[in-house]
Amino acid sequence: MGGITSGVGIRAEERVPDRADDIHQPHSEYSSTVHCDLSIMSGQRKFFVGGNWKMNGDKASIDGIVSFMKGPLSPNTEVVVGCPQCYLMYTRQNMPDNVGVAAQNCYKSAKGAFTGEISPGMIKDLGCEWVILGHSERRHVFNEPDQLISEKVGHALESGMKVIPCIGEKLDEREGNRTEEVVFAQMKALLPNISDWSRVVIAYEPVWAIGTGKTATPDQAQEVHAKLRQWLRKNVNDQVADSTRIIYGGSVSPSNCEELAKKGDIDGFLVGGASLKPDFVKIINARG
Ligand SMILES: O=C[C@H](O)COP(=O)(O)O
Repeated sequence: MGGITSGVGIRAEERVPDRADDIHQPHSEYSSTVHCDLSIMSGQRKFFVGGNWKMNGDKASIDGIVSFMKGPLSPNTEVVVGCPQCYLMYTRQNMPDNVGVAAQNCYKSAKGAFTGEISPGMIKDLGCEWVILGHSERRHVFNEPDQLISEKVGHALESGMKVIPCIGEKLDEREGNRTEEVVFAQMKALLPNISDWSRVVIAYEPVWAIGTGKTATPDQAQEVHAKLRQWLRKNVNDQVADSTRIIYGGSVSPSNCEELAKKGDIDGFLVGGASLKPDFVKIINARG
């Protein structure tokens, strides 16, 4: 298997096979504004868009987000917002029912002497189903290692939650042609603790693209997503490879989302800054 290219001169990407039922799937009213390459879209995976508010917001600004999240949102997209822990209940109580709510972190145990931490059970108790784990800011600002992230993922799944584990390479790793090695190692660390792939959405977020305005090009993102799907096929099975959503994060915006969404292995987005603004709805509706 060849390495992932570091920058310009991306070689031809490996695509999932064409599917006749993809071409003939019904279109919503949103489809008229989005020109997708249907020949490479998978009909098996529902488009997924998460908004990660990070450490932003207060009750007043959440009220504003709730207003624009009334949409209309494409029924073809699963939508989740990740809010600060202290606003989980407020957000769940106010957000429309068709929008899931995620915590941005949780611990690997159900309870105990872990000051400052929260458990998956507590998140569920507030009516929230999702948790984002291993975000690059957890990995690189708070020094969370692969093993801890994997254990958190395992415990969250055992607790019945749906999980968005995040992976991605740093700039020096991409420039050193180590992208594939890094993301595969992150996936390998997760694997022993993933008991139910149907409740997992993998977020590929190159660290160099997060909050920088430097989005991976659609070809760069597609190339890594296709490699990750191949990795799932080899290390898990065909069913998991075909059905697991792999979403892209890193400076996704209303202006680049439609081109990214045309790629066959990009099953949605994890959006930071742009999820705080009304145009987030355009990103949610990027594939129609
Ligand atoms: O979780 C989201 C990512 O960190 C992307 O953030 P960003 O869209 O602000 O670049």
